[in-house]
Amino acid sequence: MKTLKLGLFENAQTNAGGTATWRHQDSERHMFDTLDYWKRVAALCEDAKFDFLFLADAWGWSEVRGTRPAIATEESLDLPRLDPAIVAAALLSATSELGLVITGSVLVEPPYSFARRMATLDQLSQGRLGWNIVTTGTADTAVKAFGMDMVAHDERYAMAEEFLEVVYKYWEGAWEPGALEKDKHGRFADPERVHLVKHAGKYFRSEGYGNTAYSPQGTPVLFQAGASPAGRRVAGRHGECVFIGDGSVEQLAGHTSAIRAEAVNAGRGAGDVKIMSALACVVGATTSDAERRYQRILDAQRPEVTVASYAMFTGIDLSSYSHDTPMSELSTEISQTQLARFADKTVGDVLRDWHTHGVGAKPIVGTAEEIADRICTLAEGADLDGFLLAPTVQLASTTDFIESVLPVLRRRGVVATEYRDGESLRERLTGSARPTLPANHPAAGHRHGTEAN
Ligand SMILES: Cc1cc2nc3c(=O)[nH]c(=O)nc-3n(C[C@H](O)[C@H](OP(=O)(O)O)[C@H](O)CO)c2cc1C
Repeated sequence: MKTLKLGLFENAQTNAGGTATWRHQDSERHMFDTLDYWKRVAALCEDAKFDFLFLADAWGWSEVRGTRPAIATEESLDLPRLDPAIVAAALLSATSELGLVITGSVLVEPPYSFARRMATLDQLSQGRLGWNIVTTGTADTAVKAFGMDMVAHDERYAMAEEFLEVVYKYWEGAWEPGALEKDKHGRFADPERVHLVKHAGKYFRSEGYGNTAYSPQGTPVLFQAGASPAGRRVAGRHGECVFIGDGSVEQLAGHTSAIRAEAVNAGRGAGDVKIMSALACVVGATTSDAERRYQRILDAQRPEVTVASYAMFTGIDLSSYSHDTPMSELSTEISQTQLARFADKTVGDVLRDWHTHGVGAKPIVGTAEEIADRICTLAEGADLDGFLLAPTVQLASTTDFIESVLPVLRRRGVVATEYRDGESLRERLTGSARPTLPANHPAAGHRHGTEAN
């Protein structure tokens, strides 16, 4: 079996993924707006040799029938949150090995400023940065805050393709690697290796020199998560690591083969895309102890959050439909993953269950051995390259996993015990022989000079 990659799925806000577990006695997530919280999260991950800390993100908020429900504020379903790029920056000096993967939207800011911010983080982290490419869940509300018109779902992915082309031009084609000489007896940089970038497209125009020189990875490691058909195509063409939601072996196997097929369609190799599934688990000394712990997590939540929470991800007001309405009759221009996954359910089913797991599936509940068994079955049966641990109650869930399940996985030889395979996030995560993207990736086509391949 492959050596599994591990990341921690986090959000810079009190709740995660549509559930509201912040009231749980062990939850410390209400301290998300303190640096100390994040330093403790990062230390846990690095001490456990996790490959990366992943920060999801959105800009918008929940709205039902045009207004933001009071319960969204009472339960902090959507707001407030922090900026993941700044959280990552704050963790640079507190970490030395851990990858930092942050979610960034292609919808709400120009590629030029985004390119500088990400290259700065890759430079200062010495090549540990990843970017989760999103077209913006909560787009329907986020666009209002940015004074923009709404952009339909698939058009946002068309924008993503062009946004990627522009940032590739700045990351890979503006400053050649080695352009900087920093020679006090000579010159600081070679003007022959600095290039003017020009882009005039349907969504973006930019003409200029890169603010930042070539960073250790050139382009941050590219993550993608949207599981809609349009999202899948972007994953196949650009994604190096694709994050899929949790589910049965059969469901996950279907996702992984579809994503690998998209990569092959795009002229890449099926193995060029590493695929990681969300993993939520509740571990106990015995199966019944784990079930009791899980029940306490459910008891800490309020089912009343469901309508507001689901509307944040999809813009759909479930309360306006009769319970027997098939979910397959509904549509969304927001997160199509969070609608498609309920294709065989009714509105009543989602109203009943959503608050327990939100965007995730039912956690794996059991002893460390039982959870490790399930992890190995999923990884082998669905051709997975790793898992993104989605804690149910933070930091307790992460601590439980590290103290109980990780040792079992290590004893079975399925996860690494040390950081190895190079210095950069890309080398470690993808097995690349170099910190920069391979020649068969579309970004490489924007390089100049000797680095062009
Ligand atoms: C496991 C996981 C995590 C995701 N995390 C985010 C996120 O943090 N922010 C976001 O805007 N969109 C996230 N998405 C993508 C959304 O579902 C959605 O893509 P799609 O499902 O419609 O293709 C886009 O936001 C739409 O603009 C995630 C998708 C999955 C499957």
